[in-house]
Amino acid sequence: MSSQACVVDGESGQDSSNPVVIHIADLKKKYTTWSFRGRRVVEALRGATLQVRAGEVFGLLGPNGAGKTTLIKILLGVVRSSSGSASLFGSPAGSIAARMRVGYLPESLRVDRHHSARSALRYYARMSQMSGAEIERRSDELLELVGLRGRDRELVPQFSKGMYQRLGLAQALMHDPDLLVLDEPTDGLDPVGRNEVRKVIDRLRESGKTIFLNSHILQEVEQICSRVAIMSHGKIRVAGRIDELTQFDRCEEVAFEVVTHFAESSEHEATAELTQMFPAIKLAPENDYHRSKPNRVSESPLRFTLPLSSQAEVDQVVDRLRQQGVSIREITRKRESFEETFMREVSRSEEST
Ligand SMILES: Nc1ncnc2c1ncn2[C@@H]1O[C@H](COP(=O)(O)OP(=O)(O)OP(=O)(O)O)[C@@H](O)[C@H]1O
Repeated sequence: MSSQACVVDGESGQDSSNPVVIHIADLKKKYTTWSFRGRRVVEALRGATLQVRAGEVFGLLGPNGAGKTTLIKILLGVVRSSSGSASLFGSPAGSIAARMRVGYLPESLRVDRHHSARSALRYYARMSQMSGAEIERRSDELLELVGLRGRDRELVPQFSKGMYQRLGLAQALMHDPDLLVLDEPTDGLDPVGRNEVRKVIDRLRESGKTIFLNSHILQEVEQICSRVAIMSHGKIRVAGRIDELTQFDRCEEVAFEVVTHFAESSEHEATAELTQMFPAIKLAPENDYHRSKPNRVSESPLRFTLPLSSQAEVDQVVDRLRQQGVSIREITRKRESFEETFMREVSRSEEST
């Protein structure tokens, strides 16, 4: 099974019983810039398609210039698309109905130096026309949620980056949005700060919010997100759960550890026999007599890998080994790391553009 087959529509791995929150179809955006060299058109989005459902923590990943920020700006109604469609909760992205249900944490939130956490929240809340009593009640709730309750009167210049980011999360949540869009929420934080932000995101997920985040940090996304999309050159290349993307069932390489009982065979003979059975075999260096001296003791295991593309092929190999009286000690499917998946998809998209 190819990774493309399971994931390019951006709907794989979803719980389809949950309502669609973000719907993006064939979204395109061209920027036109002018310089002394004349007019230049940049295709930031070239037909991005994606769907995110309620309750997901969705991670958008991609190299610099992939189009992630443009996509987020279109979702927030800050930038207009050139063609295609983008909607939130069924309303066009940028409409008042859509905006009221979204909270946004920008990559570099700026809070004036004279603010404390509490006064900053009051300031942001006034923009959403909440009453004074409502603002105080909501501030208490959110300061508790983000772990700033006891430090709400300190001025923000005394805040660590992690505290600052948690204050940013609180301001994004002030009007109790159903969807939170977070731009690089843990960028520049130390491990403690990251962990604190991650905990808040976990609490938000548990409370049923949908979270859409954009990040460069693969490890972070792996830990936080229920689904991810890899974007490159203005398109969503793959989307799905990480275990789908890392091709668990594709079994590209399967490692075997076996003990052969070929009559009185030396290691040399045993490996020659296996090589004859499976010409594509890759012997472990310690068993490869071209590379190392044979050290066979009849019961010592031999290790090798085979390129196999389905469970049926694995089964066939097992059957053939068993027919030859080979005892199978261990079979391990090689699973791609998420980083390898990311690099593969990005380089594949580079080849095709
Ligand atoms: N306002 C703009 N005018 C012209 N070109 C733009 C504008 N904004 C973005 N671009 C170009 O569009 C492409 C996509 O940019 P975008 O910022 O959306 O990517 P990104 O994935 O967010 O990148 P990064 O991770 O570096 O922030 C890039 O080639 C960028 O130079």
